[in-house]
Amino acid sequence: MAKRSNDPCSTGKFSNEKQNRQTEFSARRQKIAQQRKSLPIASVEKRLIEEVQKNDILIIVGETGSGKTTQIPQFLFGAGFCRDGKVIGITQPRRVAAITVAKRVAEECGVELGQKVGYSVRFDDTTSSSTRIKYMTDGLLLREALLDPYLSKYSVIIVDEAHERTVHTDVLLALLKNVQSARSRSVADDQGVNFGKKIVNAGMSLEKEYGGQSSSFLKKDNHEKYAPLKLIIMSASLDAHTFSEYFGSAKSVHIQGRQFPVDIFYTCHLEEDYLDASLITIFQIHSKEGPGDILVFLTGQEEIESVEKLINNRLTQFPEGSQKLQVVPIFAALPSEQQLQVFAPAPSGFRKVILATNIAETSVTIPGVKYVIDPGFVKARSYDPGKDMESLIIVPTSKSQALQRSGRAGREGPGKCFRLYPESEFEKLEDSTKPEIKRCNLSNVILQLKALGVDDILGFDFIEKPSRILPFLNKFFQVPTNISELFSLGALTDDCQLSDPVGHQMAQLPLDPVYSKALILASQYNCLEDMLITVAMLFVESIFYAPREKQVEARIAIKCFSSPEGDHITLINVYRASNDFLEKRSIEMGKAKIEKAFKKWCKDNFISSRSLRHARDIHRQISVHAEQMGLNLASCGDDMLQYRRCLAASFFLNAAIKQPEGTYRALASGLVVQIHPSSVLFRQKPECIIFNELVQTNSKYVRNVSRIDYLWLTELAPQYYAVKN
Ligand SMILES: Nc1ncnc2c1ncn2[C@@H]1O[C@H](COP(=O)(O)OP(=O)(O)OP(=O)(O)O)[C@@H](O)[C@H]1O
Repeated sequence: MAKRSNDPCSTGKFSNEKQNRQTEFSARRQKIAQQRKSLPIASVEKRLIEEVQKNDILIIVGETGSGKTTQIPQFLFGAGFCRDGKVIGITQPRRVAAITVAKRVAEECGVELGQKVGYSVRFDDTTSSSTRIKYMTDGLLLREALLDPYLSKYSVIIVDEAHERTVHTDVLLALLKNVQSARSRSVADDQGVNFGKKIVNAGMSLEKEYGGQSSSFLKKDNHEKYAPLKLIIMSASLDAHTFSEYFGSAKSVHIQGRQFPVDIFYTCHLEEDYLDASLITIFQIHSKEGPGDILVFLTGQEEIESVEKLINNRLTQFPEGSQKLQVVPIFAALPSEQQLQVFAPAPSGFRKVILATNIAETSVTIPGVKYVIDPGFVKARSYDPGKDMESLIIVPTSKSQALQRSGRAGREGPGKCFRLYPESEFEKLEDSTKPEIKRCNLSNVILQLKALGVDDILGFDFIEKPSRILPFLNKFFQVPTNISELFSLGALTDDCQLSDPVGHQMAQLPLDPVYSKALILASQYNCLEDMLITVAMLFVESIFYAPREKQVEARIAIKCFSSPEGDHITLINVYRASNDFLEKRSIEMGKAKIEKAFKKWCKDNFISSRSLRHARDIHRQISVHAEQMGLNLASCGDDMLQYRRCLAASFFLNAAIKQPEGTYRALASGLVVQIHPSSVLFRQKPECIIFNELVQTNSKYVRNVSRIDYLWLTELAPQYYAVKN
């Protein structure tokens, strides 16, 4: 009896709490059901299903917030498209969208994430054998195609936000077109996917994947596997005509209406400093407008962090309580769990200001956002094939991006969007963003296509031929010995096939080819642990953080980690020191305290705790991959000679030799470059270096630089330098 009365489960307090929770839960479910019913798309459910049933390819265009991403998969599920265990796949250009939309749809369906509804993004898969509605990144579906060329588990694939025209989306569209016709044909006449050769995944051939049979096994057996595939191409601001033509005059349907209006405001004049204008607008909204969170679109981590600081500085100048603003950043180089913090509600009485890059531009709904501030710029990839130089440049957004951004307001009620440029400027913007495939280095795409078994890349059915594919392919075919990156890295054989095992292994790693190759080599050089750290640290924007007013202190602090051999070992030193710190503290304190202490340690050492956390996260993820591939996870410890030789063997394409006047000549491109002032080798100027990044400001600078012996180049990369000499 005594035990019973002490049992919290039997107390009135507990049952009240439980009851309250249940009431809250059913109120939320009712609200969600109501919201779903009032979406513009709800009234056309039946028609949409009929169109999908009638057409193998359907193009759906609808306003932002009309309900395409969250509702259409649920409609299709209800209409029986997941019968026989089939899956509806929905691709998104960005992982944050795939994750948050999947969570929302799981909630709408009243199921646990990973059951009926799940998501799968690079290194994070919540799906299970019961998942029927699967959100994922377009890159992930491409990787799935390596293992299952017919994408046989899918009955419908929806390519969402196709207007973004990322490289992955463009490659995926061509691939899906091919898979769809192969699946239809396979039912009729037993033909296979028309890619050319047998498809092999990183040393693990399909024979293995499909139980000892070759891919031709797919052609003959089990027709159910190739039941026709439905394709839906979807966007708010899509050039439906281009897509329809590409898919042989495919049917397109337009969903009219949006749930809530968004008022658009323009400035009277062009703003000279859009960061300053953003800051003023944030405080204007905060003081003059009603409740609602603010979403500000900036171009990158640096801008976001500087605006974050400016807001916080300003808040400290005002009396406590009158300026209740909570600032939360979101950008790609932020660890996943920190990115997701923008979706949590602000503390009671606070207004949230979300400082975001374009990763919050499409598909996502950030609850509470009512105001959007759009300065009208974005950081975009740009590639100069002549100089083989890829850079990120800040450019004006397109009209369609501006519409997407304004669409982030008005998702839960009427909203407002403040464009920080005059209306006349809006009219001058390009209608849509130039496809990424026309402005990026194509080595990665070619590697992926090769891995998918595409022999004829020139003849590959891209929606728009990459304008630069010709120079790329000319490099391959006219001078196949040593110029192209993929040949030089040994990923392709002389007859343009993926090499075995290196090319296949490289295609399996979700990294740029040069970094994949570095990991594979490091496995042979017994320094993979160290190279994994290097690749993870190079992935994030900047590890060291030196405020303008504390440059001297920062330089002294950074010196503790500096290696005379260069930035790569310096980065490893930082990483190892953070390991030591965390290991020691985890014995002494709990999780929350460690986090606080870690932040302080970073601050004291002028390290960006965000970047370091992100690097640690990436390190964990790629280590899993390396382990699964059976690479040799050894560390060279303190003997860094082997590691530096591995750096030279990996990044030989980025080697440079000192010139008499102190500049460097990059050996591959012939460009004259200088060591960036942020490098630990800025003053030392060694004879021969390798670098990882070329940055163009007023001069050409190289960053992430290490000293090497130039004799290593001919010894370790004879395929390149022996011929060159
Ligand atoms: N995580 C969420 N929290 C609250 N409401 C949400 C959430 N996700 C979606 N919604 C609601 O569902 C509506 C439809 O969202 P959905 O993403 O399906 O629209 P969409 O037509 O695909 O828009 P977009 O083209 O902008 O992605 C939103 O406007 C919002 O009201």
